[in-house]
Amino acid sequence: MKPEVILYKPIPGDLVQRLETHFEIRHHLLAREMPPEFYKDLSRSEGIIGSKLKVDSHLLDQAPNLKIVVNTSVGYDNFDVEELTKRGIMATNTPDVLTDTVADTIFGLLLATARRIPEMHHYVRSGQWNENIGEELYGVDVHHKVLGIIGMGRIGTAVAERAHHGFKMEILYHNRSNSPYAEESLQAQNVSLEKLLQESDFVLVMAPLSDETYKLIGEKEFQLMKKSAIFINGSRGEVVDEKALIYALKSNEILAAGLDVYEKEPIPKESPLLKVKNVVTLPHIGSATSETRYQMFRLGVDNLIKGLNGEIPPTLINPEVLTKKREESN
Ligand SMILES: NC(=O)C1=CN([C@@H]2O[C@H](COP(=O)(O)OP(=O)(O)OC[C@H]3O[C@@H](n4cnc5c(N)ncnc54)[C@H](OP(=O)(O)O)[C@@H]3O)[C@@H](O)[C@H]2O)C=CC1
Ligand SMILES: O=C(O)C(=O)CO
Repeated sequence: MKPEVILYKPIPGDLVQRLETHFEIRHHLLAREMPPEFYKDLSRSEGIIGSKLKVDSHLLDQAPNLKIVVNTSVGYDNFDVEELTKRGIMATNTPDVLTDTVADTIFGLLLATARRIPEMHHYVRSGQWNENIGEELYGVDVHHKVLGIIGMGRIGTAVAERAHHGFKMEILYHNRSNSPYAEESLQAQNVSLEKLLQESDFVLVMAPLSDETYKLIGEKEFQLMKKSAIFINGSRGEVVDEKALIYALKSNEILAAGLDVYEKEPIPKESPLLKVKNVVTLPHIGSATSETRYQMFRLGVDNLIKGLNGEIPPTLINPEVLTKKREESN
């Protein structure tokens, strides 16, 4: 009998076939409330693959045979890693394969917000372009400005490379640890959050969602930003207090915002954020190109196969699980 695994995200057919050579696949689709059949399958499954499913003690209590949970995303804020580790369950994500694609998206969003590209597109398409444009339609420059990055990790660094080499921008960053590469190669400076907010023309959030970063950017932080600042969120919606963002935009505390992520996704049609003029919105498409999504799914499948075949999954988040198992078997 092949081990049972749950696949709760549509992935390319050739990768499903690869999984089928190793496992009995139980197909489900992610929903706010997973149906009883999901929990029935979960009680027998050794692995789960997909993204965004909340994996906490409540779910794990119903998964006595689980050995590995596989995210097909780099972010893993949906996992209670401490609880998984305590229970000896491996957790994996998909770093690196999406870094450049996400950095391209973020830089595109930054440019689109500064130069008001979606608004100008609408202006032309709707037949409003009848004479030379006036200064009410001007944007602001990106080149030679100061970019502040909160979370100078893989993606933050790839954005900083584009900003430094392509746009001659000055880079400030805020991390808990230093990035020698960013400092030496991109002349980036690690500064306090306060200094970053006060001195940046563009503020980019790229830090993962955690207890520490939940609503990291709120009322006080928007007040510290320049009135001409453009705020970009590419990480997770919950890192920002959305109400405070709306207030900051409406009261001209900041100039504009470019968002790929939201407190609630998909963002509700009636969200007040969609009524604010100076916001550019994307539907969480940071990594959404055919090539990159394929690589993310492929890496997820590799993690699942290796993890359940007694090998080390290539991108294991909690290697302590294996160390503990080795110690127990000695
Ligand atoms: N919009 C989209 O489609 C996508 C969004 N993402 C989001 O981007 C995030 C980052 O991905 P990636 O760059 O690969 O991850 P990394 O782990 O490489 O980078 C995260 C960075 O954030 C820093 N960080 C963590 N906690 C804090 C904190 N409390 N304060 C300040 N900095 C902090 C870390 O540095 P240090 O530990 O030194 O503090 C690290 O440099 C993902 O977790 C995900 O949420 C990712 C892909 C696509
Ligand atoms: O990988 C992630 O964390 C995403 O948000 C989707 O690419």
